[in-house]
Amino acid sequence: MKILTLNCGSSSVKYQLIDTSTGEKLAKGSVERIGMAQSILSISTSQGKSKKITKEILDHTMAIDGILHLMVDKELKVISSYDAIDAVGHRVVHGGEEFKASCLITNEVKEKIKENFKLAPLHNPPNLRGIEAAQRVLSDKPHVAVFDTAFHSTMPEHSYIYPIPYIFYKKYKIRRYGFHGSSHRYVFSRLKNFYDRDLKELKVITAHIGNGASMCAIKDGVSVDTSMGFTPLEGLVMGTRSGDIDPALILYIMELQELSKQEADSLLNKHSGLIGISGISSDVRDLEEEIQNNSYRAKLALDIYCYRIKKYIGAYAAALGGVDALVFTAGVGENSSYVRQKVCEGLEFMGIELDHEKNNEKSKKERKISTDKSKVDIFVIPTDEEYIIAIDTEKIVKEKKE
Ligand SMILES: Nc1ncnc2c1ncn2[C@@H]1O[C@H](COP(=O)(O)OP(=O)(O)O)[C@@H](O)[C@H]1O
Ligand SMILES: CC(=O)OP(=O)(O)O
Ligand SMILES: [Mg+2]
Repeated sequence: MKILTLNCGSSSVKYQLIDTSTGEKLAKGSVERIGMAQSILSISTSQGKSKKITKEILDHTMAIDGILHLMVDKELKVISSYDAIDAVGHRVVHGGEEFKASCLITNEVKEKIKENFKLAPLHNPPNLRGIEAAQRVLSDKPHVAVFDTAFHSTMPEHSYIYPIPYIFYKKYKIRRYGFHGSSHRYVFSRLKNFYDRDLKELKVITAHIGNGASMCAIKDGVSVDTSMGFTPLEGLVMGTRSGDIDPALILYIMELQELSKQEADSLLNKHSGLIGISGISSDVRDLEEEIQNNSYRAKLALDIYCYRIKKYIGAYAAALGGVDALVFTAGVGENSSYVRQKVCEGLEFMGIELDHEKNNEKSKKERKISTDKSKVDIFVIPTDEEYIIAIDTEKIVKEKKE
């Protein structure tokens, strides 16, 4: 099947066209700066062709129209007509408690995604806007929702209930949900390439460290804990998000600086984390460069960033009762040997031993980077959330046909 995957953000759409029979990515790209001057539409194809167009793209419908136009472009030759697309798979960040797995998008499903706007105000509204825009253009195709939260629906109560009055859970569904589920699920599934054993026998910690970052503890093949919570703000230090802090700080700072709710939200989500500490950048690449130039604040930012990841490894080792495998993924996890080394440093007592030569190897492949005698196997596994979206979409479309 040829599946179009869409990851719609507030001002961007990331997309791929995947042939699920071969796993080949026939085309991929993005639309950025939707609704702003000089929107950028880009595509690269499996045939090695690419195009970048700058033009006005006012909304998600225009963006998806633009993507489809490029796919039937005579020079790029991705597909000859829209008929070649069998279904569309959408990333939806918050599925709340209702969605424990991917599902076909009906009007009822859209209503539920809307109900979850209040749980994920930054993510769900653009996700739904993307679904409606795609349904307008590809009205005769099945559309499937794949939720970031679904993989974590297996967490036990003691992982997901907050220690605040229980009524807030019962009445308002305030609890920990966890995100990046498609990524944690994907990298865990790839361990099949490294073990002869059933993966359900393994205790695994996965670290998805990109712009947004989260960790997951996996036992018996399912998520038992994860570092993001009610929203994608909890847990690790991120590019622009604070992660875990004393909640009393928010009230204190709001009063101190007379901040509105919106300003406080923006402070924690957009101006904290690496950019907040360093004052330089949210991008790990920039900070690594500045460390070479002896920047104290860049070093401090990455020290705090890595220390938090290390603490979660310790916490999850305790939660799992041991660790067999530690997996690094996403932009930073896949590319920064500096971060991986800083995170693993000092964890030899737990049987975590990095092979420095392997860690420093520049490679885009999935690989083991621990020493042969390390008790815990350490891996770098490039993530592929789109692949999960595509296979779930195919499965649901096939089931519907039967
Ligand atoms: N070669 C690299 N070295 C260090 N960090 C990198 C490298 N390449 C990418 N990154 C980091 O990865 C981050 C983006 O990760 P990614 O998973 O693509 O994020 P998202 O999907 O959340 O936008 C960048 O902000 C950057 O810090
Ligand atoms: C849920 C989340 O944080 O997603 P992203 O990493 O794409 O921002
Ligand atoms: Mg991401």
